[in-house]
Amino acid sequence: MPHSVLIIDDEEPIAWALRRAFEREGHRVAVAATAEDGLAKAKQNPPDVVFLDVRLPGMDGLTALGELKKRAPAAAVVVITAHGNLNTAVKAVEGGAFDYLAKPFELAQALDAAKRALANRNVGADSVSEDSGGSRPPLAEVDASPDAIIGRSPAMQTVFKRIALVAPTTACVLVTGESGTGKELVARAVHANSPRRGKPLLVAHVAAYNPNLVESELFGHVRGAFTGADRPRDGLLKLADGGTVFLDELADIPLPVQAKLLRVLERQEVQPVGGSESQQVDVRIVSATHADLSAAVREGTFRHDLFFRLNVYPIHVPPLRDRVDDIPLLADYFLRKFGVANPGGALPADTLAFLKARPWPGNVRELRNAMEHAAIEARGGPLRPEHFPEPSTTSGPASTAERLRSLVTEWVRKRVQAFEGREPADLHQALIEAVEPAVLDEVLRQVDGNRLVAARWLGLARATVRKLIRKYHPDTAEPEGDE
Ligand SMILES: Nc1ncnc2c1ncn2[C@@H]1O[C@H](COP(=O)(O)OP(=O)(O)OP(=O)(O)O)[C@@H](O)[C@H]1O
Repeated sequence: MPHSVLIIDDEEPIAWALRRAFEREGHRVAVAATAEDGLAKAKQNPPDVVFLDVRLPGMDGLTALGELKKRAPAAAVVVITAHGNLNTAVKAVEGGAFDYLAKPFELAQALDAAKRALANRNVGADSVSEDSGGSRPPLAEVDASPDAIIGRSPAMQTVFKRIALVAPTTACVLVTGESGTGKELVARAVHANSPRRGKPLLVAHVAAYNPNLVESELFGHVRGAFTGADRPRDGLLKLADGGTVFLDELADIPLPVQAKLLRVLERQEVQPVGGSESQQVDVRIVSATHADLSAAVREGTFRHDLFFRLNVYPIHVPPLRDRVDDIPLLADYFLRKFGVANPGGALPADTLAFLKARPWPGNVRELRNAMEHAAIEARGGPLRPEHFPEPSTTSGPASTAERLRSLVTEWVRKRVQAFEGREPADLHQALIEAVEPAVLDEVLRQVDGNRLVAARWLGLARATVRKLIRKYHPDTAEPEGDE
């Protein structure tokens, strides 16, 4: 069915491409290069869908959004922007925009947005925004806050849009992404842009807690619940009543605690350790993980029912390598944050090229630390590539051993949890069987399958190597004469 589409954008090539795409789909299209002209056209001919650019000569797009909603209340508005930040996305959602597209976008994305908009007309901002708009207190200028999320790349625009859409609701959010990508900042932004912003946001760094005390940290305890509990104490979930709890490193939550957490989500009540009575709480949970939680669910170390409860609305924060265009902006931001006078204003072009080309395994956190390091080395002069530390590495011999040890510790903890209070059995044998194939296979690979040499490298008898190969690779043919 043909619909009427209004495009308000002063960038001719974009308006032209959109017009052509929608006309091909059989829709009626009107184009305006200013908000004022767009509003007049909307009044004359109320559109079904409007594509509205934010940056326009004269009245800006976000102001026009409010006017449009008055003049053509049934129209679904898709806001488009090239340099939006979180504030733009939040304002677009608050103003009742149906969707938010970051330039440059593919035409297919625009067509898809229009299709969804038409299907959802009169539904409101989006299916996730339960109670957006209305009489909410004004927002702080997000970029000026210490928790500003810097970035203009399309990848970050998607993050902003998702924060803006979910913030006004009470939905649980799961933030995923590598370490140092800014997951905690995203969690803070969800809270700061939600109606709960006047209430506490409490952070539970689960990995840092003593495993025996995680439960009491989250749920509190009654007097005498355990040795040393000489006074009753509220847990984080109670202390954050009315607000938000940020659960960092979700994958580290022990299984028995996961069961209790599920109850909080299902019944909105907490039961302190050692207590028999439950207390009502109203908390929103935003959690984060850099681990593959679906794999943890498959392995049985994370409850699938809890995973689905917490993952109502996922936000993935991309690694810095997928948004290198944000590096100059971030570098500049950190220098200003550290109060470093940057002689000559912008960073030298060769330094910027160097920063964009080198790896950042520790993501934004590593960039932040590197900027601080370089500013000290440059001693007030321009920052040059030689002032920056080497990229962080986890492949040195010492750190590999350290990583292995900590992985083994994690492995043992999870195995023990999987026994859910029963006495674990055969842990040593299970560990050997988990690692032995890796040792065997890599040595065999390096010696081109020569079992005699492999036995020497491994410090094992040849017959033992043969036995191990049979055990882990029962389908491998025995080489001739190897009996
Ligand atoms: N887009 C960004 N803009 C400004 N600062 C950022 C951004 N992303 C990350 N940072 C900064 O980088 C550091 C790491 O961010 P954060 O702690 O949010 O990462 P994380 O993903 O939660 O890390 P981890 O998984 O290790 O806990 C913080 O100092 C944060 O302020």
